[in-house]
Amino acid sequence: MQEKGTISIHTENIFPIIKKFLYSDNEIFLRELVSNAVDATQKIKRLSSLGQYNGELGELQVEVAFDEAAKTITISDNGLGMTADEIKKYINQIAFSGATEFMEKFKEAKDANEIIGRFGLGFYSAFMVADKVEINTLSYQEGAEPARWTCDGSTEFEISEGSRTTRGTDIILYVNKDSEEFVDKQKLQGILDKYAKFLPVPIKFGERTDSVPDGEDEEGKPKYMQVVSDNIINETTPIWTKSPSELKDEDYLQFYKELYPFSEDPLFWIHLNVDYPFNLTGVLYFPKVKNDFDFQRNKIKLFSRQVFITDEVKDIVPEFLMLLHGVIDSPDIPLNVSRSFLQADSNVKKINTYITKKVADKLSEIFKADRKAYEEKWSDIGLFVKYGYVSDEKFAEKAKDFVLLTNTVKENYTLTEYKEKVEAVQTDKDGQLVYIYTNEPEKQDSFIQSATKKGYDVLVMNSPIDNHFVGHLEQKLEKTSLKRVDADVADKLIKKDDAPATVLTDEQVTQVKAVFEKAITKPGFKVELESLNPEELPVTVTMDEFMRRMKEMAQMGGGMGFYGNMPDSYKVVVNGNHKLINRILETGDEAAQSQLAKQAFDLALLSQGLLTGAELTEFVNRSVSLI
Ligand SMILES: Nc1ncnc2c1ncn2[C@@H]1O[C@H](COP(=O)(O)OP(=O)(O)OP(=O)(O)O)[C@@H](O)[C@H]1O
Repeated sequence: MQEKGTISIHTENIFPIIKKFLYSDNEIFLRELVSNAVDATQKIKRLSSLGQYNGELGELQVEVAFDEAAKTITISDNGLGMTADEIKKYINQIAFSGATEFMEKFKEAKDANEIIGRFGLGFYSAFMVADKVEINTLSYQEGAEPARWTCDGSTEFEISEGSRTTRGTDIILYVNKDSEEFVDKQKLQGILDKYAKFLPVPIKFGERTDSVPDGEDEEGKPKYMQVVSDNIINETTPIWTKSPSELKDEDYLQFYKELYPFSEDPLFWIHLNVDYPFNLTGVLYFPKVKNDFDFQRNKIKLFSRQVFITDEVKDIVPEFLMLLHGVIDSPDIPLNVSRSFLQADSNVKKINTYITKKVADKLSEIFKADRKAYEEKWSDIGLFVKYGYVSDEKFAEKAKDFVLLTNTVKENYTLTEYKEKVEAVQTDKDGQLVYIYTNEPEKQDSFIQSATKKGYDVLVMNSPIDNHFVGHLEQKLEKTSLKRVDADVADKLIKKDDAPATVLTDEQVTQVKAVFEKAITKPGFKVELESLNPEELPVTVTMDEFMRRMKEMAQMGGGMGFYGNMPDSYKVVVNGNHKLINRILETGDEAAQSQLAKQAFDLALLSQGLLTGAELTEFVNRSVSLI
């Protein structure tokens, strides 16, 4: 049997194109060939179970080997093999029906994945690294003759008699000069670890030597012996292929350790398992995260029938869950198409929705079953939940029942609970609820204390997402606004009718205001006299909530450029009812008045960490002279 022919591609020569355009990703040739080999073993198993093959199945296995001297890499399987006719059918008349279509499309393709899968070119990816490829195969069919196919990367191929005596296929790559790096143990091991670690059939790659205990020597010391065995690089039944009922917590934790050897134990996990309307299995872990937003991304691995595809799961996993870890395996995700196509794919959308729902259900379940455990995890999961709450409507709908608000004394409340807690005290004269929060409890301590003294509760909002979270709460909660604790003096944070009456006459107000305006020369500070509780500080420096938020948005590039360009402006609230004001009025001496005003102002700045440099020195000197 000897035959020559032309591979039916209607273009001159496709291989230079494959090589040129797919260069960056060329390691995937191994993924493609090993997957084909695995498929071949799965097919024979199936034929056997259907009674269409009655021979011995044997131990199904795939082997990857290399020969440094000959510069070859061989992928062998004991799958179903091919007859010469099948080679002609499956290999020569390349699976992609329209080579013309390919020629048009490859121009837009950005990476090898896109071309290879889309056009059924898996086998041909071999030519990314090889000058010549040989197939040596024997079909399972009774009376089949072994066949050999060779092709040197032109459109010419040759079929002759093969040499295999047992069922299966060897694919031999004669590696080209530019790709010799692949004929290397470390390199191949690395690629196999990446793509083939969880394939369903054992993949052998060379041998391994282990030291195993072998009794004791004459002196009673333990003896070891060297045992050589096949080096099987994969785990054929990773946990996501099993049923949750077969698994214990330890199994999930151990698998996590295997995937992320240097990470702390995860908080909890979700086992995904659906087969309708799409097929998806997987395990998602909630890692311990605090503030490292980007650092933890791209930790979810995407598989298709246990073949690793990518760790870029954007679009498949909702944005706010990108911080999760774990694996997703779905044959229904179109893995080899461009991003824009992926976004529009209806399966991808359904998968996205499903994952969101599963995560919300899990959180709700833990919350209901064990509130205490949930609260303990809140500092880690709060970030996800809030992120989801602000970015995903469907999730927010469920999360409204288990998103927690934490106050300065570390109590946690659900949204409903919190409303009930503060409603009586923190409703203003117009019936608007006012939630008070701090983003820097240390720095805003004096404000927090003043607010607490008035019976107000102060929430802590100091995670990176809280800026958005605060905005969203205001949108979602009825008749509720949020104010940062330093947005105003405590008496004015929540406008009530019972403001203390002023003890000063109009004339005195003008007089005191003039003293302060003269004493405070710092730009951007505007003096205002207010009648506050005599217990409150004589002077408080505040920044308006609205103004501050606009500036913060401008800083984050939120399009509030106008506010961003405005200088910082603060309000200097002078408490007209404080006894210091009496002293100022009683002192006729202008210098003494100015000194008192300055001192009170500096104290206000000091309590907010706004007093620095020369101003701080001046304050210290003045204080010394006063004592
Ligand atoms: N090791 C093998 N044993 C038996 N048949 C094989 C083997 N490798 C390839 N084939 C046959 O050649 C065909 C073409 O393989 P190729 O990898 O190009 O495309 P595919 O596997 O159909 O699609 P994909 O692009 O997803 O890999 C396969 O469908 C299969 O019938």
